[in-house]
Amino acid sequence: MTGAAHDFGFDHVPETDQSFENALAKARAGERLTVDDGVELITTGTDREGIDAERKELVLEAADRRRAEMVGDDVTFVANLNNNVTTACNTGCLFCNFKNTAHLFEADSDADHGGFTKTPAESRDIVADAVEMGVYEVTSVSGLHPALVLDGEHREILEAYDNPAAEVNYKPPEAYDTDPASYAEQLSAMSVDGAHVHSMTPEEAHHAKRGTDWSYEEVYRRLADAGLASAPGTAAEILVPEVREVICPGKIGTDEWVAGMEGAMQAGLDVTATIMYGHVETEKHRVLHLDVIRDLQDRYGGITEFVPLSFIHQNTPLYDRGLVTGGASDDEDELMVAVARLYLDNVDHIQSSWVKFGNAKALKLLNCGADDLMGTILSEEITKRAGGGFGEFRSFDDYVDMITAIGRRPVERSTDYRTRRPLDPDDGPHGPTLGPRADGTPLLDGRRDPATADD
Ligand SMILES: C[S@@+](CC[C@H](N)C(=O)[O-])C[C@H]1O[C@@H](n2cnc3c(N)ncnc32)[C@H](O)[C@@H]1O
Ligand SMILES: Nc1c(NC[C@H](O)[C@H](O)[C@H](O)CO)[nH]c(=O)[nH]c1=O
Ligand SMILES: N[C@@H](Cc1ccc(O)cc1)C(=O)O
Ligand code: SF4
Repeated sequence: MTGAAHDFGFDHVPETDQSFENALAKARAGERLTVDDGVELITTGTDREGIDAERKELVLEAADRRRAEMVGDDVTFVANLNNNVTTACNTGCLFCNFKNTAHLFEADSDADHGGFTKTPAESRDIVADAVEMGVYEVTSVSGLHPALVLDGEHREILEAYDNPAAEVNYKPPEAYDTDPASYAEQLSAMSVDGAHVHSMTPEEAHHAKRGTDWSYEEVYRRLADAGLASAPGTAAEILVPEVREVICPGKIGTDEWVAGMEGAMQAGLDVTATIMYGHVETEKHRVLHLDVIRDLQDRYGGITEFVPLSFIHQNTPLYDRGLVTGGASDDEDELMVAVARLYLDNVDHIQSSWVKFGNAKALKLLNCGADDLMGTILSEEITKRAGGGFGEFRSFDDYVDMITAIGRRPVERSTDYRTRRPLDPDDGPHGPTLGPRADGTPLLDGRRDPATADD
């Protein structure tokens, strides 16, 4: 178990008929693992209490070797920014401190909530500045603002309900201080100057189809037409119902999350997949989650990377209410990454998220099965608001220094990993070259100073 402070009476507990040795032998031989195999590896054996240090090293070693066989020694990263549109959200997930209750954003509220809503024009300016600096991708994940709709047709459908606020979580933009407009308008604004827009989690897609009978495929097709290029597989958390009931009872269920991802892939989009672990779940839940992802990838093949997101606990309701005492330990983070690499034999890339782990651990995880070191992001709100303290930006020179320090080759990648550019450590200073306006100038080097720019 992790920092869980209670016995939640879960059905899924880490007990198996498999042995650690058998599971390790299968992992080393590259055989497909069962859930029981995964549980043995991630617990370093259910025959012993706690983590066994020697066995852990064997699991990490097997994962590191598998990583080298599958994708080689390069470490990739992307020149990106985060541009989240709004923090207004009534879903109430207990692990999240990104959101603010939506009524605080209403025009007649004078509450000081510290959150934000951006208009499409503001989003466009933020992304345009970053593209001008050489950024390739914008990652955008947002709260489920009641005024946000897919497009004009969606707004008409929602407005035709007798009581849209109660029936379909819709309130008109006039009710709010700032109008977020529609997803289509936001995506179109963010695709400015050829930026790759990575946005619309299955939870957001669900919000973008509420009150209609549209399929996820149809929704993602409309979003793609508006400028969406790929979708983040967050909102996954732990894809096991008994855990979702505790940490995010207001969120879509496991089957709906899978349906959302399928719809995105049917619409021709690449997606990522994530796990948010280290709270109330057991090791068995983590492996069951990996099984859902592997099965989805077997059927559709569009998952470009898997991102283990270690729970940041400090400012969250789960911690405040005493449901957890902390997040995952270092051992648990290492084993999560390693078992993800070994279990997901059909997903090429495992991301080590420096914003969740910090530099030292993020680098260590590149020797435990991970091969990607996220992106430059420029700003960050989810982890920061939850109490994480690892900063909001890494420059290309930071990346080159860190990756060469562990004896690996730094490679700038596109979001889909299909385009890559190795960086020569001896030929600095380094900057992005893949973005539509990138020419190798270091990021934030003042090619265009956002503070003084007037257009
Ligand atoms: C904040 S939501 C925004 C997008 C959208 N509202 C949704 O839920 O899909 C994006 C993801 O951030 C992650 N997240 C939120 N709070 C976190 C925390 N305290 N620690 C780690 N990850 C967190 C969760 O995995 C969540 O699905
Ligand atoms: N933006 C954050 C990421 N991932 C960033 C990448 O943009 C993305 O995964 C990729 O480019 C798609 O292939 N990961 C985090 O943990 N936190 C972020 O804020
Ligand atoms: N922004 C998310 C993480 C994320 C976004 C996009 C991805 O494809 C993967 C992960 C967070 O910080 O929690
Ligand atoms: S995780 Fe997403 S849906 Fe849940 S409260 Fe936070 S912003 Fe809202």
